[in-house]
Amino acid sequence: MPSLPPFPALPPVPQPDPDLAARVQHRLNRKTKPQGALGAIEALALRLALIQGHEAPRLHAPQLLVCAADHGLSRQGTSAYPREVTAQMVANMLQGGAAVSVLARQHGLALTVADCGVDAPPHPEATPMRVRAAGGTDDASLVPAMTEAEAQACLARGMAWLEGRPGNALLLGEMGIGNTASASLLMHALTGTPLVDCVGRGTGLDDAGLAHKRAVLARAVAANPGATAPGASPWAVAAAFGGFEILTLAGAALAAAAQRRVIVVDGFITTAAVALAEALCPGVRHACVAAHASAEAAHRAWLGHLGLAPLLQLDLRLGEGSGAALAWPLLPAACALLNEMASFDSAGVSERAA
Ligand SMILES: Cc1cc2ncn([C@H]3O[C@H](COP(=O)(O)O)[C@@H](O)[C@H]3O)c2cc1C
Ligand SMILES: O=C(O)c1cccnc1
Repeated sequence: MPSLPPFPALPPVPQPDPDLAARVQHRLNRKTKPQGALGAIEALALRLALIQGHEAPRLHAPQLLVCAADHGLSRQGTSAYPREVTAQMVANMLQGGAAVSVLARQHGLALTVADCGVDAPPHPEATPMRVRAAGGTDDASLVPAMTEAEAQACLARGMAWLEGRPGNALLLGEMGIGNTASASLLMHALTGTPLVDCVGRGTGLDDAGLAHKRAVLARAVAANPGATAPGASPWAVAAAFGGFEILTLAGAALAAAAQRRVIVVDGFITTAAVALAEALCPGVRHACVAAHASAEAAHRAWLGHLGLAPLLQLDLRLGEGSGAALAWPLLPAACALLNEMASFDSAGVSERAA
């Protein structure tokens, strides 16, 4: 294996400013509407202001990063679909025919499809971000998915990718057959939730398929005892249960949080990426907006662990960043409402009867 560059220092992540929160909440309360009547959109506007550290948040040039990679675990039949779909969907995304391609076009999101370890010859139009020349991760039911040096290299590539990118919003997406299995293992290791409760049907396993997936993942936990030991380092967890695409997204999320960019989390797998980034750099979660609660069984609980409330509930279970793209228009809407709505004073509207 070629030697990998040293890992850059983890950047400091800003924490929300309580004085700013109080000022923005007061402004929201003075808008011409019954108090709280814009519901979750008010909480979203407040969150965006806190992320940007500014009373009047504005969004521009949103970037949608779809990271793709293959998983050794998928050789154990943890997915309803075959492994080669990863590479085929990368091609489909680049041709403009995937759900995420359609939604990115519709909402003006700059789409990058990155090859972080797809088990096929590189697609000429995919952004090359592999840490291994060929193949996906190793089979985590037998050995760690990758080395800690590889895990660090993925993070570093994700961080470097964001450097110098325009805009102040990052939407996360992924493609990788078998990656719900990897995300379930990460959830178990990072939250301590019993493994069975972390595992769902992914692309649509039937009951027998789900039971098999649980058995394979129990073997993965047994094969990587260091990753679930008390006080295990996030790097050990990342290397054991991996996902080159998940770790690259974690790096991009970490850099985004440090740069006060908004992170739009998609489904279960991108939640794994931000959870790992949070484990490495506490505070990343404050830069996140959860687009939706996926139909993948454990997703809502994991968002709860991170203190994130999903904006939408549409029974999506696609990934790719499709849910992030669908939720995106709510973010500029929340900014516009905070910035442009009149107040009771400025519009001369009578207030609530005492
Ligand atoms: C055609 C197709 C397109 C997809 N786009 C996203 N995924 C989603 O399904 C995969 C995760 O589910 P599992 O762990 O069960 O394999 C990931 O690739 C995810 O992005 C797709 C899956 C398929 C089959
Ligand atoms: O929630 C997700 O992101 C998800 C769920 C099932 C399959 N692929 C992705």
